[in-house]
Amino acid sequence: MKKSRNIFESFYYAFSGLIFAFRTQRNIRIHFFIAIFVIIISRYLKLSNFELLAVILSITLVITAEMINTAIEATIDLVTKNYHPLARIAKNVAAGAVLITAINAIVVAFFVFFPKIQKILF
Ligand SMILES: Nc1ncnc2c1ncn2[C@@H]1O[C@H](COP(=O)(O)OP(=O)(O)OP(=O)(O)O)[C@@H](O)[C@H]1O
Repeated sequence: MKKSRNIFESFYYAFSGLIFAFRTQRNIRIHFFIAIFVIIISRYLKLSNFELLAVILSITLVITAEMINTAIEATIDLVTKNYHPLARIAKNVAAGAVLITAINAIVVAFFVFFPKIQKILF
């Protein structure tokens, strides 16, 4: 097995993983474009630093969870192509983790954006 030689090589591998996830995972692309949209909206709604921090943290959590989910799926598929109850558990639990981060993002979006949109509309 080849070992990373320096920090730049390690960054290269990490970046390759990021590109792979973006290219192959539809959900990650969707989250990425939603994140861009949310950040643009955030600028117009003049979020406080803490509100912006909560939004950025939520986006980071969702995309990170999606990537870990992708890594777990790839590992399971490497170990077995056949049906296995443990493979099902591992994939379902990883998907569950993504779901939790998505629910968190919705809750944060509700608390941050709802009062501001309400102010504009009423
Ligand atoms: N080898 C396996 N053994 C048992 N169940 C499996 C196996 N592979 C997948 N599953 C079940 O099928 C579900 C979907 O698995 P799959 O690998 O297709 O993920 P996916 O739907 O492509 O996920 P994503 O959309 O996040 O990429 C899993 O959550 C799991 O319940």
